[in-house]
Amino acid sequence: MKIIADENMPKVEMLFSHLGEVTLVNGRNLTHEQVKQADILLVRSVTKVNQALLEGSQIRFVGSATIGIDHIDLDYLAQKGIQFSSAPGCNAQAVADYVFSGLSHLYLTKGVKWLGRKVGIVGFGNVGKTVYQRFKALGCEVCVYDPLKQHQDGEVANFVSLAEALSCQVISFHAPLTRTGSYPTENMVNVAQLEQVAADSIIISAGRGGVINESALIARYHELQGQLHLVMDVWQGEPSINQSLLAIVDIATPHIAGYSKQGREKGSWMVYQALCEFLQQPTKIAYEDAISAGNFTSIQMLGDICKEEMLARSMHALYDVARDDARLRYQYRQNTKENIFDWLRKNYVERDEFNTCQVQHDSGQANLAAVGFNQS
Ligand SMILES: NC(=O)c1ccc[n+]([C@@H]2O[C@H](COP(=O)([O-])OP(=O)(O)OC[C@H]3O[C@@H](n4cnc5c(N)ncnc54)[C@H](O)[C@@H]3O)[C@@H](O)[C@H]2O)c1
Ligand SMILES: O=C(O)[C@H](O)[C@H](O)COP(=O)(O)O
Repeated sequence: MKIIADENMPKVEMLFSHLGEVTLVNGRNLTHEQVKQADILLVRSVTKVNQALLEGSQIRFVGSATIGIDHIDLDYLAQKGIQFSSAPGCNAQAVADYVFSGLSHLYLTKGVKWLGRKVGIVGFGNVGKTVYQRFKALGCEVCVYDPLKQHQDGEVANFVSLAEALSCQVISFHAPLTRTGSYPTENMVNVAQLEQVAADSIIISAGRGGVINESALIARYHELQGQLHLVMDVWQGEPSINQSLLAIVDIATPHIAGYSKQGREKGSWMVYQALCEFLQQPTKIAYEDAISAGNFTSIQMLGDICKEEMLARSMHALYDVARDDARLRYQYRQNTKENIFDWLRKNYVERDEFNTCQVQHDSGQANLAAVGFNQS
C-alpha cells in the first residue's frame, strides 16, 4: 500500500510505516502526478484536496492532521466514496496557549491589562470553548458569538450577537473559514462590523485568515488613531502577508498558533488511529510513544508579584509569542527566502503546551490551573 504524506506531519514515518510504504512530499506543491498511484493521502492545511488533485487516482482514504478543513472538498470525497478523517481538537490547547501568551505579551510590553476586561469569543468549537473556559476560570466576564452552537442542546455559554462580541475589550477569533451555509464567515467582519470595536481593544485572530477583512481592519486601526492592539496568526491569502497590516500589528506569526509539539503530534496520532480503523488493522504505536513529554516539567516561582505578572511570566517561561513575531519580522526584513511564511512554519522552533508543566507559586495555584498548567 502506498501512502503519500506531508513532510510536516510529525512522527509520520514512525506511525504509518507498518501500514504501507510512506513517501514524504511538500504539501503546498503536491500534484496529481504524485498522488495518482497512491492509496492513502495524509495532508495538513496547505494542500487543496479536490477533484483536480484526486481525479483518476486510486486514493481511498484522506487524512488531515488539522482542525480546520476548508482545504478539503468534502462533497467530492463523499461522491467518490473516499473516506475522510481530520483531527478535531488536536491543537485546541496550543491555540489557547497562544492566545494567553499574546495577552501576556501586551501586558508585559505595553502595560495593557486584560484580566478585568470583558471578553468576546467568536466561534465556540474545540478552540473557542477551551479559551472560554480559561477566561471563565480566571473570573473574567465572557460572551460568545456562535450562531450555529447557540441553539444546540447542551451548549451552555453567554451567547450574544456578533455586534456585542465585537464591542468587548478583548475579542478572540476562533471561527472556521466558510463560504456557504446560513452563517458564512468569509469577510464576516468587515467595515460595518468593525465599527463596534472600540479604542484600546485587543483583537486576537487565530482562526482562519479571510474571516476579518484586512483592509477594513487597517482602516479601523487608523480611524482609532492606532489605539488597537492586534495579535495576528492567520492572514488573508496565506502564504502571503499584507505588509501594511504587518506594519501595525503587535504580534505577527505565520499561522502557528496550533504548533505546540504535542498539538501537532496529536494531529498525526488522531489520523493514524482513524486510518488503522479504516484498514481494520490494530494500532501498534501507543499514545504515550506518539506524544512527547514537555521539556520543563516543573517551575517554581518565588516572590510577591501581582496576579497578572505571575500569569504572564509563567506562561512566557513556556512560550513567549514574541519569539515567533521576531523570527517572522527578521525573515521579512532579510527577504532572502523564496517562501518566508512556509519556511518559518517548516523550521518552527518547538514549544510545549502549558499542560506539560507544573508551576508552583504561593498565591496563584488556581489561576495557574485556569490558564492550562498541569496541577495534578
Ligand atoms: N491558527 C491555528 O494554528 C489554528 C489551529 C487550530 C484551528 N484553527 C482554526 O480555528 C477554527 C476553529 O477551531 P475549532 O477546533 O474550534 O473548530 P470547531 O470545528 O470545533 O469549531 C468551530 C466553531 O465555529 C463555529 N462557527 C461556524 N460558523 C460561525 C460563524 N459564522 N460565526 C461564529 N462561529 C461560527 C462553529 O459553530 C463551531 O462551533 C478551525 O476551523 C481552524 O480553521 C487555527
Ligand atoms: O487547522 C488547524 O489545525 C491549524 O490551522 C493547523 O495548525 C494548521 O497547520 P498546518 O496544517 O498548516 O501545518
